[in-house]
Amino acid sequence: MRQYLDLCQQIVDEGVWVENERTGKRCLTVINADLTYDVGAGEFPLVTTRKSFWKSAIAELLGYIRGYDNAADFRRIGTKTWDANANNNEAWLANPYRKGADDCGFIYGKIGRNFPKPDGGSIDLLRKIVDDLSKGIDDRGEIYTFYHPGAFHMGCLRPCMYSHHFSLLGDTLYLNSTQRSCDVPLGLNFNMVQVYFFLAIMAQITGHKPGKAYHKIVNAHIYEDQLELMRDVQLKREPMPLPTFKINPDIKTLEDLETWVTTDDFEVEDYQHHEPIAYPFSV
Ligand SMILES: Nc1nc(=O)c2c([nH]1)NC[C@@H]1CN(c3ccc(C(=O)N[C@@H](CCC(=O)O)C(=O)O)cc3)CN21
Ligand SMILES: O=c1ccn([C@H]2C[C@H](O)[C@@H](COP(=O)(O)O)O2)c(=O)[nH]1
Repeated sequence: MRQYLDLCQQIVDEGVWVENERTGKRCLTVINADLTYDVGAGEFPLVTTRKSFWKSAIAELLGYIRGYDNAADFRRIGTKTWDANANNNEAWLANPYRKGADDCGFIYGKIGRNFPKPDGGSIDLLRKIVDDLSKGIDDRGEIYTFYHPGAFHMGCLRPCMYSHHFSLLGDTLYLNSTQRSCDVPLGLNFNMVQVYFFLAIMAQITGHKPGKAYHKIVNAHIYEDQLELMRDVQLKREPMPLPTFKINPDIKTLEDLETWVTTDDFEVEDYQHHEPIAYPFSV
């Protein structure tokens, strides 16, 4: 939590204004941030200086695990986060690859679970990682990536947190996640939860202890219409003690995550937080 607030303060103090053509807004920007979450020690990085809708963040990652490409599927498991990008962005609405209402196109898990091979067919990257880790194998390339520049024109948004690299040291599992672009007030609030959750759930279904998760962010920004709320409201609040995160122990396989698991299989206990803040969202 301190790391998050320090990054927010650093952007306010040292950020540089950058014009963003896609959204038509300016962003106060810093380059490079490294956050670490000790998942083994149960340090769940939930923001306390405003109410965080953590179930929505878990639902989004569950959708990336399942390979969803439709905002209606994301809504059914508990998050509306893809509604705007699927249905309110002019460039995507005019894109011939868009298959109709709620279609997001070739994004995130849809890419990672069906990564196209240049010689035909595709690879399910997550299945391979789960199979390897379950057998105690780390081939130094256990990477769930969504980054495919040759397919950017077929999706509503390029992936932001685009790579999750798992590593085994003995029976402890580690994760390095990389994010190219980060909306710190809105996106990071969710992305921290997702990185923690991804390591915790992968450790559980592959039979290992979770270690640390390392979260690298390249371009970290605050949009111009979010700055006042961040500087004058959220950063004026004192953080509260961190809550704890619990996962249903009956979740044992990738198939469980793909079929019956819902956000009710996860619990946050002792979540103390300040009032919600409604940050503007840029499509
Ligand atoms: N500009 C932008 N920022 C993002 O963070 C972002 C995108 N676009 N596009 C793709 C996804 C969608 N994400 C989103 C979308 C909406 C919220 C959001 O509105 N959050 C509110 C309410 C959440 C809720 O009620 O479920 C919040 O207060 O956190 C957060 C992340 C993250 N990503
Ligand atoms: O998980 C996510 C997804 C998206 N974002 C933010 C980062 C940017 O503000 C926008 C994407 O815009 P680009 O022009 O494609 O960089 O969405 C996030 O923070 N976390």
